[in-house]
Amino acid sequence: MTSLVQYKVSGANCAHYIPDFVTPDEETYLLRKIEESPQPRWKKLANRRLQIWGGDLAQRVLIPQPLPTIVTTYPDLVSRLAATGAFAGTPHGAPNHIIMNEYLPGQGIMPHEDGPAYHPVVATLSLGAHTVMNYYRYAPDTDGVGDGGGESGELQRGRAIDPAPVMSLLLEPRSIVITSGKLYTAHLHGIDAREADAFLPAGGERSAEVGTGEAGPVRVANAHMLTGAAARAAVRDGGVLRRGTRYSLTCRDVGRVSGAGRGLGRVLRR
Ligand SMILES: O=C(O)CCC(=O)C(=O)O
Ligand SMILES: [Fe+2]
Repeated sequence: MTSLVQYKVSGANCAHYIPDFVTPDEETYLLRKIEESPQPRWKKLANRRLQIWGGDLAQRVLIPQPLPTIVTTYPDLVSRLAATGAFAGTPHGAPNHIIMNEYLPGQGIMPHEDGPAYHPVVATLSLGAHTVMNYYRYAPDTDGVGDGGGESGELQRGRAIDPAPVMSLLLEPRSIVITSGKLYTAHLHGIDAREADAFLPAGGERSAEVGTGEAGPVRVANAHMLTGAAARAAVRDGGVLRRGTRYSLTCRDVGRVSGAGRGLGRVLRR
């Protein structure tokens, strides 16, 4: 893949959507390997399970572990991602850390930022089922203090979030969404905890409840980029897609890696 330009979501500078990034056979294989993974690999959160691949983060520094062969060898996701150019400006030119999330129908993730440990690019592979990702902005300041909270973390503490998403994307299974720049550093992203997603018909009027943050049908910014028949029909006709179990591989580059270069230093000192 030579250029990301053709995958740019129109109207969004910092979002690219690539459908069919892995083949159905690769998806089946990845799902089988994930489902076979031993219980202790899973971290259980209140409303979701996840696995961390590539090592743990301590004080924003990666204590590295090898990535599993299901992302380095077959399929060769890491090099495929590097070849998109999405990581060309990151410290290692490729992701070195992957959080793999599992969502059952009805599960989601609250609006959050991914924070400063990572270079501000994330590529997310969806497997098994679709979801709708919403992007949010912070509410304009009302306290007159400016946005001095400054330090970006999981959430800029105390800042209110505008409940109306600035953008929603339908993420099909096997697709990749890449977000970067301001969408990474100044916005939040989240997935509503729901069992089905309803869509506004293409070209239709915006219904009154859209924009209030209530759970009305959404219009997705990547409608014209979808490849699945059911997804295309749902966004064209204003239909509903029921969710299945979805796995997401969120691939990022941690700039600071503990022990990096030490091995080489030892060799050179001999
Ligand atoms: O599942 C997703 O697509 C998003 C997950 C996410 O935002 C995260 O792990 O930080
Ligand atoms: Fe995230």
